[in-house]
Amino acid sequence: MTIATALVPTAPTDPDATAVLTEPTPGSLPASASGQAPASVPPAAPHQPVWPDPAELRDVRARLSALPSLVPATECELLRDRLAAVANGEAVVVQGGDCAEAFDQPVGERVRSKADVLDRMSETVSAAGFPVVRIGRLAGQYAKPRSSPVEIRDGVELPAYRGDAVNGSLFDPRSRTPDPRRMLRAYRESAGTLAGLRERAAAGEPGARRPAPTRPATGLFVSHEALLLDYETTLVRTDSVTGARYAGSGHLLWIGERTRQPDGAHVEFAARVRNPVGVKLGPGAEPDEVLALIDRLDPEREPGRLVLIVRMGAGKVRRRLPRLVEKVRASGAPVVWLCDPMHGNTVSTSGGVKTRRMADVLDELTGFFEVHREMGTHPGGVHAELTGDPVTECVGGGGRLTDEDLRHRYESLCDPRLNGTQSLELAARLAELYR
Ligand SMILES: O=C[C@H](O)[C@H](O)COP(=O)(O)O
Ligand SMILES: C=C(OP(=O)(O)O)C(=O)O
Ligand SMILES: [Mn+2]
Repeated sequence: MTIATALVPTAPTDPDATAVLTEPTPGSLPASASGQAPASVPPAAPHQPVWPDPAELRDVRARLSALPSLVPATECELLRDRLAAVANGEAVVVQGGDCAEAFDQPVGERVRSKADVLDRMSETVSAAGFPVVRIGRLAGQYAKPRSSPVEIRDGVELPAYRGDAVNGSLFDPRSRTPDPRRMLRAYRESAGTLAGLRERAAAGEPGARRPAPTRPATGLFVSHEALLLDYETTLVRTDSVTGARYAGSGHLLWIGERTRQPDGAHVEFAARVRNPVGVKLGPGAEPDEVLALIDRLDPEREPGRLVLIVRMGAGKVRRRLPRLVEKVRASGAPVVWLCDPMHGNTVSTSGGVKTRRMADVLDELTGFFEVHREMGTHPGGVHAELTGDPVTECVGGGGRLTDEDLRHRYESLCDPRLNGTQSLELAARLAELYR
């Protein structure tokens, strides 16, 4: 498929564009007393902020609509090609990065702390004989679904932190009030990260100076959760030659466990763009639901389009995954199966700190492989929350971090990440499983 490099803003009058999100937009729904959009106003997309000022939201959306796509369509197509190889069992994915990226982290640091460890993990895995597709949770991972819309500290209740594109992590009323201008900053920060990645790729890899058919100019592909629909829908662009529509905010977008309703607004959004898309599947996912998602998101059954990211927990994956794999295999859908060994293994310490135990992480990965080996399907790789920095957020592993250590360097704005050592251990286990 030939794709022009020019992506043009999707005209606001494009009926297709407005069909994704008809007015009022989810974020501009009137707030109820609880701060949540009232259930009676359809179509309510779940996990959207209630922006206090609809006029400001409109202004921000108009500004975002006029900005260029952050990623070229050619690279989205390249990623589809690479993922098609994964779907065919000829390559594997290493995807990782922060649970929630921080605006304040300097570009150089965010690039180094993620790209270096993803490179090292990929080298480890490729030694097992598979080409590796590297994908960062990077350059746009700025919106978070939360278990509770509010957070209470010492009797004080404030809106929960929903990612830097929505509000601030600082526990104070001003910071926690959703501010749509943060979406413009999310765009700029993502553009900065992408520029940093391109610079790193050009400087570090002689190959990157030649036409490199297997890599984007950024060296690795970027991805994030397509959660914040006011941001995502305004960055959809139409390819001037093919007329195809692409999400301009990242190469691959995924839909989270909490927003993957087959008839919901997030799936509707993803169904209308050509980027490769992922869907998280928790332990409650039913086979028919997964088939419905495949019908919505990959009706043409194109290898490289759809990635299913399984996050069931070490204790459940061996029991809950086989029936999904069996049904999907029987349907003939050429999906990529990835293992997210983090989100089903979150636990609280006795001191109330969110963590994950390395033993559970490795066990879920192993269980994921056992199921695929049993079914004769290809375990397509891993999706993890991680950083190369020596943080102390997850426990166990070779460094033998304990609950006690969590107070030393716990920097995540949301979920606990593997540190550099733990990430390489995960890669080593992955390589071992592929051998
Ligand atoms: O990253 C995933 C979710 O946003 C996160 O696990 C929610 O965390 P919470 O349960 O603290 O809200
Ligand atoms: C929100 C996330 O995960 P899930 O949707 O699987 O809970 C995430 O990946 O940060
Ligand atoms: Mn997370």
